[in-house]
Amino acid sequence: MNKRFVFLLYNPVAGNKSFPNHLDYFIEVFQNKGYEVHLFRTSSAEDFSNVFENRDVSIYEAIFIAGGDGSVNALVNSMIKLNIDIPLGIIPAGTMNDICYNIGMPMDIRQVIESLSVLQTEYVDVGLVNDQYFLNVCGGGLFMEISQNTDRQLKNVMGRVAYYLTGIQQLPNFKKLNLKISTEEQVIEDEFYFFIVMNGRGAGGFHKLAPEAMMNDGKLDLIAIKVCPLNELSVVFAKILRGNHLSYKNILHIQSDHFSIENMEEDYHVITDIDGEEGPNMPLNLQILSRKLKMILPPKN
Ligand SMILES: Nc1ncnc2c1ncn2[C@@H]1O[C@H](COP(=O)(O)OP(=O)(O)OP(=O)(O)O)[C@@H](O)[C@H]1O
Repeated sequence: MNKRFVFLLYNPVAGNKSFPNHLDYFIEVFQNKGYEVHLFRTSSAEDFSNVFENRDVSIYEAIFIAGGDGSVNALVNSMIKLNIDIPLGIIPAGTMNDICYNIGMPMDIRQVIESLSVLQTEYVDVGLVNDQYFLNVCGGGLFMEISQNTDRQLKNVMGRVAYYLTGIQQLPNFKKLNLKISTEEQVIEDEFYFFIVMNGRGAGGFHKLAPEAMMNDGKLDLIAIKVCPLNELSVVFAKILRGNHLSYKNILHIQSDHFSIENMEEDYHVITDIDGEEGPNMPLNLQILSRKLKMILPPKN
């Protein structure tokens, strides 16, 4: 009988660093299903692209990544750039794991491993911003600074609370963004606190940020918070938590397959973020690539 292979990359320092404790279970589950597991332990950002050098990936029936959204993003970028069309399964081993949450993955690692072993696949959309791919979100402004400035040590110890603590510290320094947002249908110029362009439904632990978004609808959802008195922001965030913010006066919500976003204030550098990692410089040209990536999703009952 021919040998069957799967490939697992894992980021040993993602989240609370506990994934290495689950390696043996992963190997057990897949070996019991007749697969030989090839392993790769990442040690730096470069590894996500170097890993495929001199490796015949065509032997793998699936590629798995255990890590946070940053690891998933790095791997998706390298797989698409190298035209690797092999099903990708994600194990939520990071701090936030928004991507796994959006696709309905359980958060218990053993359950995830069992559900991934069914190898149920579906094509999902991927976002492209300038020359970088994203699976979940691209954004700019306050919250993007938080996700990048939150210390890894703090994240590992405190998990998602660390993001919120960092956010509260930064609130008094809120910098307004003067943006020009264009789609084929409209051009809007206004002042915003931040913007996000979503492929998935939730980010930063806010699970209903883009309640209408689906990862296979061929569209991106842009959500931006317009400048308003600071006391009104608490109303905005309460609505975002409940997922009923889309039609609120201080929110701009547009669905489209293309966006361009320009920073109209030359002297100010807008920090952008894709899937929790540093994004490209403004201006941003965003588009959705419909059903670009074959993902392993939790089996439907
Ligand atoms: N062995 C390693 N040691 C240190 N850093 C690593 C290692 N392997 C990968 N990385 C780095 O980890 C980063 C990605 O972390 P990832 O997003 O997966 O986890 P996280 O930050 O804990 O989770 P989240 O994104 O959910 O907050 C990448 O920037 C990558 O360079």
